[in-house]
Amino acid sequence: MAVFTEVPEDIARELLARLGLGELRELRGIQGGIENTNYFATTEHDGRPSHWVLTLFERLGHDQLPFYLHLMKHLASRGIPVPDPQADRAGDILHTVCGKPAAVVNRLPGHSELAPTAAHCASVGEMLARMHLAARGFDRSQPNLRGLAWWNETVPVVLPFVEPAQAALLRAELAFQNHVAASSAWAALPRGPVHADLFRDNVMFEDGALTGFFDFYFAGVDSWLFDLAVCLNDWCIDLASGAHDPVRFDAFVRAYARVRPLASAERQLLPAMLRAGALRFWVSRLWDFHLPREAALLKPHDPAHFERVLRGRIAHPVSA
Ligand SMILES: Nc1ncnc2c1ncn2[C@@H]1O[C@H](COP(=O)(O)OP(=O)(O)OP(=O)(O)O)[C@@H](O)[C@H]1O
Ligand SMILES: N[C@@H](CCO)C(=O)O
Repeated sequence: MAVFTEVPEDIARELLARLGLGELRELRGIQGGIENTNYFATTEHDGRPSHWVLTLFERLGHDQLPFYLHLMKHLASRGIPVPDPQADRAGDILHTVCGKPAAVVNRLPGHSELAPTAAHCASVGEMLARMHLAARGFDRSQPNLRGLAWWNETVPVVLPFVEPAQAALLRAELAFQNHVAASSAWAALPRGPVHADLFRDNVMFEDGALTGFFDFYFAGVDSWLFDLAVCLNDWCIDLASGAHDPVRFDAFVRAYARVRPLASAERQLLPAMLRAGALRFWVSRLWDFHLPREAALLKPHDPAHFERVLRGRIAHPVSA
């Protein structure tokens, strides 16, 4: 369940009115999600209903949130279908509700496509490239807080909890990724703000058409190739085995590259970056599983899934 903080209706009504979004007609807690409190809100404005999502941030604070919310606003203003944080009269998009940082964004229509076809993958690939290009002029910067520095910090913390063969793989892969990060090809990778967590459950479709990306709360500045690799590791594999799916993979990469052709350093490093993407989520899932923070809020995902994906990408490297 994902209402960790109950929001009284009169508090939500006052906020939505203050943002100029109309009169609250319905407020309903959202069951999905494990990080934040989310409500769907419907308001009526000039006789017409509009649909919003009210989020109370349970983990993130005022330090990191402006980067995520302003990035969403920047992308939305450039025609990328992402939730657009709503401002008050003073222009603020980060609010406070029940003592927690909060935002109100437009509700994207549709639903997640948890069994994507090649056509869905092509739509996500195309929009991912458009999003990377649209984020170029964004004037705030925050590193990917789940990037290489975090893996170096966190791998030693999770090692005591895993089997010897897993510990050997974690150490070897971390050494490999540090080696890659010292290469001239890595330094040549184009960078910018990236989503960094664009899994199947963070994209909406309606009648087969992509209606938006959401959940930007792991976004940060990193290589565009890392973002692509994170997507390919989720959208273009068989979830049960972790095996690469060449048809969905080709559809995703071709659609991405039609909008933004891959540089030669990116083609060269894609196999290594697919391993990096798998390592990132194996480590974070191990960390959530063995060292739960605020345990009541977290239902950790299965770490073994990304161990399988990593072993698969090492045994069978995939190129674009
Ligand atoms: N802007 C939006 N438009 C439509 N639905 C949304 C929007 N934001 C969130 N949702 C719905 O709320 C659910 C929970 O949101 P989200 O995935 O962001 O949860 P979370 O707890 O913040 O993060 P996590 O995915 O890490 O568990 C989503 O699965 C989606 O159904
Ligand atoms: N996408 C992440 C969860 C955090 O959003 C995972 O599958 O581990």
